[in-house]
Amino acid sequence: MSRSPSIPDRPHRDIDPDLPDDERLEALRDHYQDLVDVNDQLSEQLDDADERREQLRERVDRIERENETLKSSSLYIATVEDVLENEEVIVKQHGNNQEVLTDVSPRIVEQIEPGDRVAVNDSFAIQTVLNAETDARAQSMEITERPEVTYAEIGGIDEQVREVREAVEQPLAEPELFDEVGIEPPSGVLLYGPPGTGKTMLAKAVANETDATFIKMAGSELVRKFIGEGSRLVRDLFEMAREREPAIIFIDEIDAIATRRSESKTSGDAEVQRTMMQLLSEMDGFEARGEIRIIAATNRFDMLDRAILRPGRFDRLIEVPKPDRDGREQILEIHTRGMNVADDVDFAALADDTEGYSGAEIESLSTEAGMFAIRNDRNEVTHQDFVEALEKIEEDDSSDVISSPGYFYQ
Ligand SMILES: Nc1ncnc2c1ncn2[C@@H]1O[C@H](COP(=O)(O)OP(=O)(O)OP(=O)(O)O)[C@@H](O)[C@H]1O
Repeated sequence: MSRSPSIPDRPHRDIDPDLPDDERLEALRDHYQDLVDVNDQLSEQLDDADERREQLRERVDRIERENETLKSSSLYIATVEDVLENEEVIVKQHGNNQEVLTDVSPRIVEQIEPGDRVAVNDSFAIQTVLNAETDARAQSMEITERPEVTYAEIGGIDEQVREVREAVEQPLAEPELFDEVGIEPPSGVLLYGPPGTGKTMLAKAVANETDATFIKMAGSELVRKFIGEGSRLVRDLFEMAREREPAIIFIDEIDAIATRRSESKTSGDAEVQRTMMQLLSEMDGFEARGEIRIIAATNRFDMLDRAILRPGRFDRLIEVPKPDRDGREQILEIHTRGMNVADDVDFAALADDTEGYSGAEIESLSTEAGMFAIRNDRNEVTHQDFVEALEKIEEDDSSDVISSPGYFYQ
């Protein structure tokens, strides 16, 4: 089959009208034969063209099917670190921060620059450059394949660790226990308490222990400006979890979408309400003994809409308080494990002096003490460094009460 057949010229024959009849008849016969030949050639070309059209149609169908498969398989989000020559690109995957060198098609290479966010497939080939909207959605979630935090790094809240393990870890690790006894595990777990007490750490440690993907979204991210965006993000969140189960969904600042309804109903309130309804309907829709567990956290328990605490929703409440004296000592020890601490450091005394401190504040205290050692040209942190760090923090706090992290909860 010729791909670009040339169209035969139209036969032309000048027939002299003065020719004798028999010669003119002969010439006309020849002309007729030329026309028949051209007609045959054209029919043949038409058949070839039909055949080619059929082949092209099949190819289009195949490409369309491939395209659909590509679109339906899940893609990962990555950031372009560097664009090299030979159409090679270094990307860093979100969540696990893995850096990879990958090829990219010439069609896409012209569109990308370092810093752009892209969607990559299982073999890290860049599929698309994300536009601003998809980008915002992807960025609002933090996804970690298996967080590194372990229970051993959490101090002073042993009882809460035990309760979380029972309510979240056990249904994931030993679902048959619940089957045998014939009870449903809690649907959702709500951790409440002051900021910086280890709520996020707890959720991450469960994901680590159960080898689950940790998917975090802040409630404030769900309160979007545009109608429908919040509920769409909630749908995305659960979809992401279904794609990666076992998974722990962690919604921080749940109060942002689940505050008690105010008297005045503005359109903004209605939108927040819709987002919360979407969350509740997603929770109703999943299997309590399944592979997805949901944990939420809040510093503003008093403000919560009680509707979210009904059975089948966030029906296990765990208070995570500030650590007591022994807890503070434990946390101090945890956060100084990797530090070069002098023998004179008296953790028990420091625990006495840090009444009211959260775990996060104790962590800052340790870092601050380390800074004092560096300032004094030492590589060992002494008790005096901790004392000076404490004084500095107290001074900073008294001049900045409103922004102190514990403000709302006190
Ligand atoms: N109980 C704890 N044991 C050890 N470290 C802690 C503890 N609580 C907090 N920290 C330290 O403080 C940091 C912040 O804690 P985390 O994010 O878990 O607090 P949170 O309760 O989720 O706070 P927020 O309500 O502000 O989100 C942790 O990364 C950890 O270093």
